[in-house]
Amino acid sequence: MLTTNPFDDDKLREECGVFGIWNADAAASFVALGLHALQHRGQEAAGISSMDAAGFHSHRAAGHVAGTFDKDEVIRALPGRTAIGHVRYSTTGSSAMRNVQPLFAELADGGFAVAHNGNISNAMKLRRTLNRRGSIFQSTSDTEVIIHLVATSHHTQMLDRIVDALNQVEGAYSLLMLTEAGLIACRDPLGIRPLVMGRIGDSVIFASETVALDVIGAHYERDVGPGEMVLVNGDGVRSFRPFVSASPRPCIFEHVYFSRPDSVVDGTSVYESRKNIGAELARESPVEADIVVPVPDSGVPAAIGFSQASGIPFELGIIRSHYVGRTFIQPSQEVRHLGVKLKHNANSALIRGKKVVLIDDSIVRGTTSVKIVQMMRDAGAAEVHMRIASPPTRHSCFYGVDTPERAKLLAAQMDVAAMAKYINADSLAFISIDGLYRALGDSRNPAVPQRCDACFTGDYPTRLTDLTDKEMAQSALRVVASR
Ligand SMILES: O=P(O)(O)OC[C@H]1O[C@H](OP(=O)(O)OP(=O)(O)O)[C@H](O)[C@@H]1O
Ligand SMILES: NC(=O)CC[C@H](N)C(=O)O
Ligand code: SF4
Ligand SMILES: [Mg+2]
Repeated sequence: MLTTNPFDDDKLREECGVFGIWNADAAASFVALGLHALQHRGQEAAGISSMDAAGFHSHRAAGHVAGTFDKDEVIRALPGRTAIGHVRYSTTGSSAMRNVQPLFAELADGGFAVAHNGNISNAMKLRRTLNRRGSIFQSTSDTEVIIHLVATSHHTQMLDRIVDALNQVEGAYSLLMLTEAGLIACRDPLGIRPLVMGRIGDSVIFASETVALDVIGAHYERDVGPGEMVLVNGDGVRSFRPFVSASPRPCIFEHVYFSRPDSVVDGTSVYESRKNIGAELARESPVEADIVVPVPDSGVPAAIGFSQASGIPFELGIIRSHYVGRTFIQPSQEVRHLGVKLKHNANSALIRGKKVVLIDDSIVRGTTSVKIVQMMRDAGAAEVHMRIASPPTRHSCFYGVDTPERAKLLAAQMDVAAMAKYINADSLAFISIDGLYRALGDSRNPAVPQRCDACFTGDYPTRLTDLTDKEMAQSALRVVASR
């Protein structure tokens, strides 16, 4: 089969990061630094495309940014004052080299390089139509659909062609596109995935997170707004709002887990958000304990908030090795189990005889919680309670985060009491969805939630055409089978 269906892929990877710069000496070296700061968003592969008077130059490779883009000869082969880059976790299409971004094509009006964070929820349907019309795909990535839609658009101007293409696409996209018309940044009408704009001197920068601006000493100017397209070229910076406007639905999970705590997402410090979530969790689900212990790394800020609100001392009861990647994103169940053991170790001298409240940001498959609770018991904890800084993850993401299919999500299989038993905790509680919004300074509007929270609520903000198609196919099969 040509296309990997994201909906029956049980690998839990993560998302992607994009970085682009206009008008800088050795633009590619800035992109390499920016991508390095976004490495947590995607560790499968990285790529940079640059543009100079001679044309487009690209280098893409599997693995981390350092290791590929730390070599002078690689950066020297990417000349030009403008460049875009990408770190990838695949959500549609395998991790094969042909799917590594930026994707590039020579279109009728010149080169076109694109870097995409997000996922197109009607990519397979569009692809089938494009295939029938004669498009020949080079990859199995959803992102390539955008290239073919731009290539086959009847409009004459590049911006119009891109708008025409994106009007046919549903789902999530924060895009950077390098074209002869200039550097173009665009965020889907709901602003599901983040995208910010910054400056350093006369250079304009776009990045998934503000941390990538910090790392090169650039200052944050503003978010690229939901549904906004920004064109940067020799004429300056121009902003367009070409899409039908909609109520924004930025991803709430960016605050819970994905973004780095030193980033500012949707105008809010992620560190502050996480501390507030921890404090709200302590108010909603208090527990009598001697120490608050974070599950490192991403549980740390929420645990600080929990400790401050409850008055229970914060202690580092689990030490993590920094030489192991995120378990959330390892490709097989065996590696994930091994990863958890390699990654965390109990600080036994501290834990022995204590009533411990563990704080983590989320439970996905439950792999981490099972191991960590057992680790606390083996270290002699008197009681082990677990508090989770997000509601139960009951639904899959179709917007650029590779969560497993529903059947593999622990919270989709059992209720909280059964989960507590499964992970062998003395008690388990999750923050409520309203509590999560409160911690972020909002009150959830159930009619039109202010954010995408679909993995907790099942309230998806767009159509999920490819999923619906699949369900239809399955139900047709069932009918055939029952005859
Ligand atoms: O229930 P599970 O399937 O185990 O997944 C959930 C865990 O995965 C993530 O951590 P991860 O170890 O990936 O990364 P982190 O170091 O950034 O917390 C998350 O923070 C939870 O701890
Ligand atoms: N996680 C992402 O944002 C992935 C982008 C794109 N859907 C891909 O699979 O390459
Ligand atoms: S489904 Fe969850 S992870 Fe995906 S965009 Fe929505 S809130 Fe974010
Ligand atoms: Mg974790």
